[in-house]
Amino acid sequence: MNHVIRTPVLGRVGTRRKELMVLLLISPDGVEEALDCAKAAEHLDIVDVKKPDEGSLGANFPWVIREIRDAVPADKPVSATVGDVPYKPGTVAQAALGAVVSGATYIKVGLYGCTTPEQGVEVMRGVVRAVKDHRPEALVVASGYADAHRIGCVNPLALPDIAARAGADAAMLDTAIKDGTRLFDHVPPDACAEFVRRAHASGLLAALAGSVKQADLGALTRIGTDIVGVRGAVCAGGDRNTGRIQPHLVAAFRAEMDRQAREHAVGTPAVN
Ligand SMILES: O=C[C@H](O)COP(=O)(O)O
Repeated sequence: MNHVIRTPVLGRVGTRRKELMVLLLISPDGVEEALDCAKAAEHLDIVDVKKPDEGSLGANFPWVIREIRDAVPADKPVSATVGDVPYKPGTVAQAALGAVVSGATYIKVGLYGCTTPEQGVEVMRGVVRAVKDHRPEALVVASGYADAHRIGCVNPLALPDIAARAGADAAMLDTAIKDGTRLFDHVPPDACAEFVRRAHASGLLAALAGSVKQADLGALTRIGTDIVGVRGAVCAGGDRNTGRIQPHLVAAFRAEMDRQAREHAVGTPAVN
């Protein structure tokens, strides 16, 4: 199984066998919260720029991405969401180029308006070309929604295949509707494990998010998730909308991730 290692020199991640590290991606909603992330920089791996009031993967302004890139330590990759996108490959490719030009090196696309895998592949192929023509080392993340059945978009378990066929680097799940329901309410741990298995079988990173709580970290670690994305769990009061990201909650979340990784390592036979 592939697990992620940090490669801070490159400012991105790669994969290597036998490592047991899960990367923590935190999503601030603007420059002020990104500065709070910077205070907790030692505890997180990726700063993910989004605009939550424009949707689960709402896109922020190019100048906000640039300001956040300038505000967080240089060894922390900045991710940017391109939005909960429609099935409009040209529009989305152009938006993705905007994100990478603005300094993001993870480009996340929420395939909200895609109802078939073929539509998802078409959108993601445009994104991959737009991003990699400009910055070949940038990572492209194809994101689906664990609660796809509520919004009528492509099945979550189709994401690894969509990402692989499009030449993307990672497959991700988040929740579209932030109403307190969580990733595992919609895609139970065994189905998430299948998602991760499919992603790894295609050489992709597997990222999981969706109102993830500390209590979910044991399962997320056991199934081999490479990246865990959170916002609500590290905001004051656990509220992703009214609460702000708290550096001490980021530290506590990371501590639990590390504890789970250690426990999992103890329970996993050594591989030579
Ligand atoms: O990419 C990660 C998302 O921002 C997760 O947000 P959430 O934990 O509030 O669902």
